[in-house]
Amino acid sequence: MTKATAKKVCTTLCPPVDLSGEASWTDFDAPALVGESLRFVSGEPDGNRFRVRYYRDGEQQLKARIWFGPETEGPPGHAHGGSMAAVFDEVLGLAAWAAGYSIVVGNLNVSFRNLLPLQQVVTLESRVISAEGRKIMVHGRICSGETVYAEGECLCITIVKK
Ligand SMILES: CC(C)(COP(=O)(O)OP(=O)(O)OC[C@H]1O[C@@H](n2cnc3c(N)ncnc32)[C@H](O)[C@@H]1OP(=O)(O)O)[C@@H](O)C(=O)NCCC(=O)NCCS
Ligand SMILES: CCCCCCCC(=O)O
Repeated sequence: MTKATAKKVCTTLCPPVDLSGEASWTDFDAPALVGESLRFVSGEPDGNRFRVRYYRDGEQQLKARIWFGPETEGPPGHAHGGSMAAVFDEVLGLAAWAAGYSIVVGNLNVSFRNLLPLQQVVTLESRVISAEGRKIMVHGRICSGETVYAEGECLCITIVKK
């Protein structure tokens, strides 16, 4: 990509995208639960990096509709692996908070399965797998239809809330 093209990508806002959820999902208000500090991934809902909307499904598990914008680019036309890791970090950690655990992320493993094209709305499905002492295991995947782009396994450790 030329310098001129890169500048254009970074200065022109992309049009709105449809982040609506499935009919059985309910909106999830992340700042109401964890405060406004969680901005790295979800803090610019109209920006060119990530656009994210959170939901709970019928089983109360956290779901996210996510748009990977041009500023998440890694391989040409596709999302940077680190951008997907950042999304897993935020969403799987948030899933543990949404399940009632005050945590930080201790360990995160990500498997990249397919290149994720930019400017496509995908879904992050999460599930709290286990809670043993202070260790809460949350799994998730970034997918669209039958295609799985990446899978994440997140070990969360409970902390004392200050
Ligand atoms: C995670 C953290 C709170 C754990 O520290 P701690 O409170 O002193 O707790 P411990 O080190 O005793 O760990 C608690 C348990 O979790 C396990 N654990 C902690 N980190 C782990 C890791 N990365 N991988 C595997 N197990 C881990 C410990 O083995 C221990 O298990 P045990 O109870 O069976 O012995 C601390 O390492 C930390 O703050 N890390 C930074 C977190 C961070 O910045 N995350 C990103 C932002 S959310
Ligand atoms: C206060 C909510 C914390 C949710 C997990 C954030 C993960 C991280 O910062 O690495």
